[in-house]
Amino acid sequence: MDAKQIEGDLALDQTYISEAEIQARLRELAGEISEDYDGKDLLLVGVLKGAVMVMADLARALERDVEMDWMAVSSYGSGTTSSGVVRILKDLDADLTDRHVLIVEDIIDSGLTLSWLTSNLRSRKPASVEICTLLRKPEALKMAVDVRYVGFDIPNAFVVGYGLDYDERYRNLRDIATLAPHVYS
Ligand SMILES: O=P(O)(O)OC[C@H]1O[C@H](OP(=O)(O)OP(=O)(O)O)[C@H](O)[C@@H]1O
Ligand code: HPA
Ligand SMILES: [Mg+2]
Repeated sequence: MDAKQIEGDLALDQTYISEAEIQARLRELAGEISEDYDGKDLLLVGVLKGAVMVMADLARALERDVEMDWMAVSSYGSGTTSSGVVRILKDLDADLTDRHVLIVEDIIDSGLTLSWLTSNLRSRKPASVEICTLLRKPEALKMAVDVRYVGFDIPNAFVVGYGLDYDERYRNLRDIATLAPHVYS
């Protein structure tokens, strides 16, 4: 689904980051990651469900073999603000001992999910834990999160598309769009 197919959907404001911009940036990040992890094994940990698209495209942009595993945590439910309570809905299959772990995320908003998740994964004795996120909202941060790879810093507006949902909708939009404020204010 692309932005044209949802033109007229009053819940969406405008395309904010196009499919082409997303793909170009992911290729750049993949280049950096390939270089930084040269000679090391690499385990990508995707955070369900939002990171599915980023994981699929980033992993395929890497010119090397990687392992992929998934974790499901939830802090948002159906609203547009974080509840602050993080729950594990599905844990990893992989044992992280001595592994180089790269968490792949769609967005860091308040930072609560990722700050909780990195300390959880670090307690499993990995060789390293770093974060790659497509989007980050610097103005919304409530918890400092040390992020190695950031696609785009964006202002503090609710965005959907490319995996990001509002009440489970719009994840299959190929671009990233802003949600019209009347929908949630
Ligand atoms: O920095 P934070 O304020 O913690 O927000 C970021 C998190 O919120 C979203 O997940 P959500 O809980 O909505 O689950 P989903 O990926 O299934 O949509 C997003 O995918 C991040 O994981
Ligand atoms: O802006 C957002 N959009 C969708 N999901 C999110 N989860 C945290 N922030 C966002
Ligand atoms: Mg969500």
